[in-house]
Amino acid sequence: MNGSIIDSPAWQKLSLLARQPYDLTKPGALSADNRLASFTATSAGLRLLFATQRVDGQVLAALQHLADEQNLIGRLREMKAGAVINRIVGWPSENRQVLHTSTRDIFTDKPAEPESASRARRELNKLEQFVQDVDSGRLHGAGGKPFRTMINVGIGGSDLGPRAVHEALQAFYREGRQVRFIANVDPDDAARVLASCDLEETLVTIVSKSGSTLETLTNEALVRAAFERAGLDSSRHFLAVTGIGSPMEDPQRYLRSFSMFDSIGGRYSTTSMVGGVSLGFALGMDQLLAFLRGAAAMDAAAEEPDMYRNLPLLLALLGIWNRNFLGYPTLAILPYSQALHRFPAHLQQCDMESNGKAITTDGEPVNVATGPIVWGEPGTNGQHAFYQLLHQGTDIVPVEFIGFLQSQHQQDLLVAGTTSQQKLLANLLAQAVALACGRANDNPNQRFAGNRPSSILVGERLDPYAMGSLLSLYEAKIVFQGFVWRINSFDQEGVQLGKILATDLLELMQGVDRTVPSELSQFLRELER
Ligand SMILES: O=P(O)(O)OC[C@H]1O[C@](O)(CO)[C@@H](O)[C@@H]1O
Repeated sequence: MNGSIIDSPAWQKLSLLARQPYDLTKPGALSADNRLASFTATSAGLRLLFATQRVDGQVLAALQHLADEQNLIGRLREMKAGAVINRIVGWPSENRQVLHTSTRDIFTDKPAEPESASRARRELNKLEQFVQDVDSGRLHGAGGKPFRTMINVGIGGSDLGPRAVHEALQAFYREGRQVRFIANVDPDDAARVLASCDLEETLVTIVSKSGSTLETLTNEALVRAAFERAGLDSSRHFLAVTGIGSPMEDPQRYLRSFSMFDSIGGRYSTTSMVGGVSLGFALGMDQLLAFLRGAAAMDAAAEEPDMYRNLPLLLALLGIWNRNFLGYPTLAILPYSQALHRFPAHLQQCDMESNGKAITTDGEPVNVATGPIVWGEPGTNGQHAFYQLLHQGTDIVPVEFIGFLQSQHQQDLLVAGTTSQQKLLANLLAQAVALACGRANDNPNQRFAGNRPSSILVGERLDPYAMGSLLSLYEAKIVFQGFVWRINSFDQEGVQLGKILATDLLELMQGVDRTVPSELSQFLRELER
């Protein structure tokens, strides 16, 4: 793209409008002009209520103008069709396609990128066969027991997304199945999980796109050792999910292997075999397909040019308004759903590893703020922890609330006249209104300034379809924001330096003659003193 984003007419207009953002604290601000009813949009079973954002009709029109002017939909379509957009022009970079959407572009005869979609179908067919073999008992543990537990060993994108989705969908697990996760190289993580599993009935899925991640390989060795100690042949219990040509492509060591591809980034890989293997095992293929259908439905919505029909675009644009025009550096994602308790952690990686960038795709320094710091915890727990700062702290933190009308388990009770689910939703709404409108008081300590923006995402019930839709919503939101900021949202060079230094230090610890920065060796001596 030519020129700087800040010179674009829509950006200029938004800068002017930001001088006087909508005042949510004035009397009747939320109900004026039918605001609560008209500032909503729906896509793929999810609804966004955004009357509590500091926007008015003019700002929304300018945001839509920004999307059109920057051709965000056209660029998303190019991405889905296989354009090589993971690159920095003129510099060595990954130079890859970005095709995570093709992992669910499997319900149509005309996928956006047919080759990638047919690879996804092939892997799903392999998985279906595997799940059948486990269910029928054709595959069983080395000691003869049926498999009931799966341990997922991976880290970052090979852990966070799948773990968040598993936590979210445990209510839909098949009877007798459980999935556990080991990620940290802290040996206590593995010890705790291993102690809770009967290894004779346990499958272990090693997930690593590169097949060379230190934490994952270390944990693989640790878990294999536990199997050997128990007298079990680990190759009859271990599965691999890895990239083509990775060091883990070794059928001798694994019962079955599944592939992931260069064009799918780790943090966008939950709907590939990275999440698919454990989800298929725990939920069964029908529910896994429902999850993929939800993601596919939101992928389709993400191609709608009108932001009122395109939740990812709308959420992305509201985020741009808060980040770039109102100047807020962080974003809290607060699900009012205990099942989503790991979802903010997944979004932390997905968003911050994607958009924590300071150069454009042309290799030039950016001249606007890029990805916000993303964090969050479920409500209502968070209300009793950090909401004080949200309401009365010196920093303003935009919030994305997530809630559902029905509970997953439908086990609820009237206590003091209301159900728990009603209490949950009442709290969510109350927080959004309190943050927006604030409250005047003569006592300064009991004064709430208000004008603290939020959006509310609502679904009917958190089921596999809704989870797929939610996951895809955030993936596309992050991609749209990266397009606006003109950065490459698909590489992660920033995590390399720390890895290299840690590897150097480990060699030094083994007595290898290694030249490391002097600060590092001094630090090590200090630690060991
Ligand atoms: O799947 P792998 O190759 O083991 O990588 C795990 C994670 O490590 C990272 O490269 C960052 O360290 C992530 O991008 C990735 O999700």
